[in-house]
Amino acid sequence: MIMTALNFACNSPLFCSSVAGSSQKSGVFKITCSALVSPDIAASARPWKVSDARLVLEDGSIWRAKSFGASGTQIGEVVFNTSMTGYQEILTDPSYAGQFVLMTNPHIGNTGVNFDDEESSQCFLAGLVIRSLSICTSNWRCTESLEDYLAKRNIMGIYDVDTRAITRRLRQDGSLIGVLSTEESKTDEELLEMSRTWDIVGVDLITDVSCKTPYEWVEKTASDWEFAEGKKHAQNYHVVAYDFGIKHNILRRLASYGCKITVVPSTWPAFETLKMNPDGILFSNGPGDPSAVPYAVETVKELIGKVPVFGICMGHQLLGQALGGKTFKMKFGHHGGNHPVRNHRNGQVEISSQNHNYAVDPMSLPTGVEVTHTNLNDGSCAGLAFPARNCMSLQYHPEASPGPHDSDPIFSEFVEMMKRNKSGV
Ligand SMILES: NC(=O)CC[C@H](N)C(=O)O
Repeated sequence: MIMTALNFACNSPLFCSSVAGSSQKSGVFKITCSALVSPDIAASARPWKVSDARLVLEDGSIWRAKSFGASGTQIGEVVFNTSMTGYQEILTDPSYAGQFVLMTNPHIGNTGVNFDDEESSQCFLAGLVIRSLSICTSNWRCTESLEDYLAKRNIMGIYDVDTRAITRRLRQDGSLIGVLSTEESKTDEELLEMSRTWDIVGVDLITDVSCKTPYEWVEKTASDWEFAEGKKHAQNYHVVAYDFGIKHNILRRLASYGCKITVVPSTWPAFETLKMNPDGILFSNGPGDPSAVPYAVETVKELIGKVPVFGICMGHQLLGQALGGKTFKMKFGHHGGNHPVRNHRNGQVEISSQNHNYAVDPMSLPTGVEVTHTNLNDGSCAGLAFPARNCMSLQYHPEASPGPHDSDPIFSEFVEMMKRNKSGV
């Protein structure tokens, strides 16, 4: 959810590394902050833990590390995320299925975790790679340490890794497959072989993260967190949301703008959706290669032109394909909370939250389809619209939680599109 001043203060690496430092050297921290420290100051022995894990990348590099959370051996694609805050939302974003997320912010774990900030009820990512694991948690909303949270969800984490060096390598060579292991019995060569025989391209990852049966979204945004002024949760519009790995905050933002939402599985037939008589359809974010899920593209094709459509991230990529365009894999993708995007409709630059490895090739789009947004870091396509058929989509996350919230008004544009369509204008 939205950051508070205290949350922000505690998420500041400067603030917390000095706090952690003083706790090690003297009793100062205990005296000033004892009320904020969770009882499970997890591993007080942690600073002296010896390396017990290896991350072996497909380029042959081996990174010695210290483990936390689950142990074992796990394979995935390594991506780096430049967000300063929001590690818990990242951990529970289903779009990270099959990936190790490496946080470039060096100090992680300081605010612990709480159940309100989850973007889904599970962690689907392959594992977490960080530089420094906070020695303690200090946030009023914290209910559990990051370490215990990951252990309970059977997710591997490693720390004391040179995350800056790995990030530079990923930027130079592109995303790499990696194998993370705490098992000493496995040789470096075996782990390297595993990394070189596994691939994430062409794999359908949405089936495993999607819901299995339709359900109504009932959670409202608590007034403390609401920032869509004057919205009364009137439920004026019925939206069917395709769950390709949907993040809860997309549903919360839609609800804030007056939508009643029915969430349906990724394989839900288009004719069943039309029987529900929706005012609009949302195609959600989701993990993996958008060209590996042709059945979902077919569903989008069958629905566009019949009901107003809004796509987010994977939903945008599926819409791009359904309109006749092509998607491609980017070198290392976009993962972070500070991507500048130009909104060509109003000329404004929005700071946005992004998480994707694939993109729509704008040159492949047919006449009539507009590129409405462009990522200013690399010029890639960040948004589409096909006004003649009431479709629009964004490659990034207008629901960003934690912020930025510059792109939130797109939800009201979707509502306006449904309103116009309903009144036959
Ligand atoms: N967040 C998302 O929906 C990710 C989209 C897609 N899986 C990609 O990596 O490009």
